[in-house]
Amino acid sequence: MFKSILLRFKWPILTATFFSILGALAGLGMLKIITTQLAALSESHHINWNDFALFVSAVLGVLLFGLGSRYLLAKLSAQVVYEFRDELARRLLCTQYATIERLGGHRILAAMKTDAAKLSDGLLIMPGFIYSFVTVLLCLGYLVFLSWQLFSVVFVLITAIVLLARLFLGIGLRHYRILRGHEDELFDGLTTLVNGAKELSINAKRRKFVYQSILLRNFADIKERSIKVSVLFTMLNSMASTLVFFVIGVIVFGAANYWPEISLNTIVSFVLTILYMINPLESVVGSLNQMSDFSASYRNIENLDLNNSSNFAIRIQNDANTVDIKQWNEIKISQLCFEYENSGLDDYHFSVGPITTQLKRGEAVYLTGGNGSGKSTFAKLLLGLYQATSGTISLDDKPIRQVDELQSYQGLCSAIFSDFHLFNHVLAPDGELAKDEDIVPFLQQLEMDNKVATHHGCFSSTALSQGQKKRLALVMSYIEDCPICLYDEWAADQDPRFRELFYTEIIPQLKRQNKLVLVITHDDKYFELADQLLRFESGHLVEDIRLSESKVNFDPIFA
Ligand SMILES: Nc1ncnc2c1ncn2[C@@H]1O[C@H](COP(=O)(O)OP(=O)(O)OP(=O)(O)O)[C@@H](O)[C@H]1O
Repeated sequence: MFKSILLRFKWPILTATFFSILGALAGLGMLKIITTQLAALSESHHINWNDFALFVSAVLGVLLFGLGSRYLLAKLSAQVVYEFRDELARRLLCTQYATIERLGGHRILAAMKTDAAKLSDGLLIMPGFIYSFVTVLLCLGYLVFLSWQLFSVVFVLITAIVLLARLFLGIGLRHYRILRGHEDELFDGLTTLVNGAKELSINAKRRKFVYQSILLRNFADIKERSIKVSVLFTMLNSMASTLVFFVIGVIVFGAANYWPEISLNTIVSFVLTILYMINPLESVVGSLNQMSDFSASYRNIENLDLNNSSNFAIRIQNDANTVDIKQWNEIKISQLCFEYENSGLDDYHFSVGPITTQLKRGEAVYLTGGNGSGKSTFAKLLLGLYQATSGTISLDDKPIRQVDELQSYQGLCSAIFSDFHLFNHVLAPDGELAKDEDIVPFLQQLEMDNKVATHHGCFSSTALSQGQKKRLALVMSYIEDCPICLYDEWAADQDPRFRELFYTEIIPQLKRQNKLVLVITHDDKYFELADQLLRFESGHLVEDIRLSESKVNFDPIFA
């Protein structure tokens, strides 16, 4: 993902690198003029105004080319960070729900917060890094030009620094990867702390266990690793700068003994160039630390195995634009099977199916069965959240197979899962924010108008009881106006009056609108109101009953 983004920006990168080269050349020119002037001082104390003008031009060159290159690279970094975030969001939106579920929310959140931030930081140090790197390379070139004998000493020592840096980098990277694993655990622990706040507040033993055995252990691991990583890079940094002074010493002492033919002027130029190189060299070595962080985060994001974003256009398209499947009468399910990759226990994989049945539009289908019998799994399979291992789902006789068909099919569905997320914006069928005047009647009918107001299609608050949140989710489902509605234990959190209202008025009303209403329920008191009853046991459909057609006709007060 990252390489493709960088490749697209190769011209700005090359231009900025060219500017860096010009800046570094101007810097070397400035050095050359200073050393020439130093040599001239021994003969005359008069200022050569031409040389001075050249010197000022060189200083201006350093300033302007340096600024130009950093400006270009900083702009580029910001753009690459933007594109990277966009690409990550697109990938996440294109990734199947089953993959997200398998990866685990805490890992994705940690990657989005920690890794994306580190990648951005890494990109933002790029301008400085590239500029410094180019300067160091040109300085080295200039040192060869000044004296290859002295450079050979520098070369040996620099090779030693590079080998040492590689060794340290390898160790550092290994520690970084382990550190990232601990950071994922930290995220998981902190999420538990927030999500389990109620339980932890009243249970001192659990509080102690979570704090001591999970959090503290994790904090200690992170501390230990972080110390190792920062000691490694601090050592590398200070060794690099100390070695530079060692190099200068070796040159000054060695030149007198071994290369008496090398002039003082050359030695002074050599030493000045090395001194000039220290800052960029330190910056390059310092950046290596962040680069390791960058590279560990990059691998971590790539390892998440999110889908590539090539079908993003399809994913964000309105269903009406893809395949027209407005006219249909029933969903035909044939030999549908699914198996979880991992059900928690290593040797146990829960599976559903094979399931064969028909679900008719304009009817209420109740899905029932004991806890863990596979009702919700079947519902997710039916809505295309899980990919069937075999079998087909067809609208009338048209199987749903292609991505765009699935997209259109999912566009027909509106669902409230038992662990639903309540968005605060209400969308109309056209995908735009719904009009307040369309929302208010439903709020009134579900007795939520005294709790929540709407403003430009958004709820004023979602800090509500679970039952109230479900009513708002139902308001949204009504406004979305989809022909297939799935409600997973919606009534479980409702008071008896609303539960009754749900089964006897809301569902019949939806049926009258020719919708297929799928209701996952344990409320056997209302089973007789279903048109079809599907009973699950250990992932198998053990009963598929079409109930009597002579239904009670309730008065539509929820119109
Ligand atoms: N994300 C998952 N990964 C692996 N296995 C899972 C996952 N979710 C559920 N399962 C397995 O599927 C089984 C059925 O779960 P499902 O949620 O479909 O049951 P259910 O009939 O809806 O139960 P309940 O009435 O308790 O909501 C579980 O017992 C579990 O073994």
